[in-house]
Amino acid sequence: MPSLSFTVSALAKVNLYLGVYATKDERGYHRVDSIMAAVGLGDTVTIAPAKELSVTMDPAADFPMEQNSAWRAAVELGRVCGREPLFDIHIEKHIPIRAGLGGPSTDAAATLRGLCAAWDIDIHDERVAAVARGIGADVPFFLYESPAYLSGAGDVMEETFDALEGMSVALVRASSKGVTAQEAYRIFDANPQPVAPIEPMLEALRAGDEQGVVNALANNLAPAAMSIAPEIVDVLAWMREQPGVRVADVSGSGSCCFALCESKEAAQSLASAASSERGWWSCATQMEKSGSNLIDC
Ligand SMILES: C[C@@](CO)(OP(=O)(O)O)[C@H](O)COP(=O)(O)OP(=O)(O)OC[C@H]1O[C@@H](n2ccc(N)nc2=O)[C@H](O)[C@@H]1O
Ligand SMILES: Nc1ncnc2c1ncn2[C@@H]1O[C@H](COP(=O)(O)OP(=O)(O)O)[C@@H](O)[C@H]1O
Repeated sequence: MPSLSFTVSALAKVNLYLGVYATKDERGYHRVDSIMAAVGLGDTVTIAPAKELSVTMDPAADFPMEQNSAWRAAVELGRVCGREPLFDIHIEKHIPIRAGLGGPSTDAAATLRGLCAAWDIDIHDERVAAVARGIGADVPFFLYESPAYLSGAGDVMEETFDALEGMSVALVRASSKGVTAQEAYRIFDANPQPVAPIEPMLEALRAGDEQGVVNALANNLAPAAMSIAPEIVDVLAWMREQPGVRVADVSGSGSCCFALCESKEAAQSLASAASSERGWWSCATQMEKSGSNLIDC
């Protein structure tokens, strides 16, 4: 039995740029250019040696643990590395689901990070990247620095950027049901949307130009998310009117929306007004340098 326990922070993401194409790969996954940024809201994943593999969540999951992204990541990494994943994996959930914030993906990435530490495997080993991609399109992002540009199905690392750390962000989510990525892509197929040029966002990030990032924010999956969860339209209109908001959009497939704010105070007042005046889930946070980090071992 391995001897060490690991605690890993599993942060959420927002999509600063999402460009979905109608073309698909052999798995049926859309070609996607995605620029994601990690934010401070996160789950905590604790990995402790055990006689057999188990995954628990707090609050408890309403689905079998074998379907948990963390379980799938542990089993698959064990398989490709010839190891038995004998661990209790416990996830303290804070990231809302069906929100476009990458909750299941970051939990899987944090599990991979913890197991790599336990088994002394380089997190950037090709086998780990392949496992990550097999668990979900967003999982690879959480193994690298943030922000990052990924191509392919949104799972092939192209470039990371040294920018935006500490930038204030407010998250607001109205829907209790939310939107799954699968539903959003299905609606997109029925009515594909044009892709915004990616170069302005890449240039802004390379230059560390915050206003350029604000100007280049884009997401052509947002109309699909809005048709599934129409309350997003109301949330976005409200957010864009709030003081100190530089820009607001849907994160990925939604239903969570995010605002890039002028200050920490602006993000905090937006989040408290969203909850107190509108009864919406909200969170004031900031951009972080990486989506998953070992915090204790
Ligand atoms: C839309 C995005 C934007 O970052 O995520 P969310 O906003 O939902 O978090 C991603 O493309 C989602 O990533 P992720 O949620 O990891 O996707 P997966 O679990 O691999 O796939 C869920 C479903 O989405 C569809 N899918 C996903 C990625 C892609 N490039 N094309 C697709 O068509 C597939 O139908 C798949 O069955
Ligand atoms: N670790 C996990 N945390 C939350 N949900 C998970 C996890 N693993 C698997 N799931 C499943 O993923 C579903 C949410 O998927 P999805 O809508 O794609 O995520 P999101 O939009 O929040 O990134 C949940 O309803 C649940 O069934």
